Amino acid sequence: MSLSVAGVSVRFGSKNALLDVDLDVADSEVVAVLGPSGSGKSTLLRVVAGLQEPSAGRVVLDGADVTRVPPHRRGVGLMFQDHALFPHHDVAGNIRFGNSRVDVASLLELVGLPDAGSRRIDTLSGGEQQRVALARALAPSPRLLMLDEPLGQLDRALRERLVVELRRLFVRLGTTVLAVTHDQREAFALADRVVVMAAGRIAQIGTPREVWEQPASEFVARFLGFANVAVADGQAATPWGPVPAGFAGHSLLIRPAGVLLSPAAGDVMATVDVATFAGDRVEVLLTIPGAPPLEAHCPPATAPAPGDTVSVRFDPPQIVVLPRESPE
Ligand SMILES: Nc1ncnc2c1ncn2[C@@H]1O[C@H](COP(=O)(O)OP(=O)(O)OP(=O)(O)O)[C@@H](O)[C@H]1O
Repeated sequence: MSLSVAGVSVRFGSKNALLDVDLDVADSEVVAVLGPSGSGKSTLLRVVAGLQEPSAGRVVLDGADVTRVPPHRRGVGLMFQDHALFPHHDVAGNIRFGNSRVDVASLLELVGLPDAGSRRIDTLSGGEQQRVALARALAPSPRLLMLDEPLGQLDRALRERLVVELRRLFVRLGTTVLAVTHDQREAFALADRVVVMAAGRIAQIGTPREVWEQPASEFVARFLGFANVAVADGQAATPWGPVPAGFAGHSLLIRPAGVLLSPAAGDVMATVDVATFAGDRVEVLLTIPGAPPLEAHCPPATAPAPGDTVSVRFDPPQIVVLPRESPE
């Protein structure tokens, strides 16, 4: 099922939870909505599901305007963060709830819990409950499935495993998916495209790689966790030292892997504040007098230690020019 959200706004009193949002999702596409708390992710999902009436705009499913169609007639499935399972009922009863004619056994097979039908919900682990909730959301065979923080409460290892399984499942079923998450790794692993929201608007839409490689704004770069964001002045000077002349006057993201450190003296000297081992790299936080902290990623074999003094230079291919923020 294809989805088109056109010019959707939602107002709560004087506040815009969504403002003029346009989003097109193709049939069988998996789209993840990312953004800080309060940016409007859940509101967008609720509008598509029909649980929240928009103040303006339209929701179109497979070419039909459903803006005024009640939720149960939209043919969409919803899975919420808190699972909303009945703890004292068994797994099969939960999946059958509201879907009396479904094939519980094949749904349980699908989510990898083939023998769990007679178990009580409150005897299942968090990850198992998540799978039951997914089986229940899939029970009516929705052509558009909406997930609100589908793996929200699980530990990281389980999430990383489940997200791969989810992606495989959606590809196999050909379900169109709109998923809300605040975890960018989850969004990147799950989705064909990601939508980054900021204060009720869409800040960027693109494939995970596009968004990662070319954030559309300083906001998106910072949201993705990049701290080395600054403007180079007319002489191509940043708070952390010079960059090549071609970057003069631009807002820049300097990727941490492009911050090159050397024990030899250089034009810009920094002190290592923190060095965190992260497996294939060491994440280093540097202090340069008068500048905000600078982040560097170093190969473990050559990484400096806290208290070391190092010289800093930048690898030009790792410098990204950020478009200017559009004025409000
Ligand atoms: N029923 C409501 N009444 C008033 N304000 C609301 C209502 N629902 C949401 N809001 C406000 O609208 C904004 C967007 O909320 P929304 O729940 O969509 O954000 P979110 O991005 O999903 O946040 P989170 O990640 O914290 O769940 C917030 O400022 C929120 O306080």
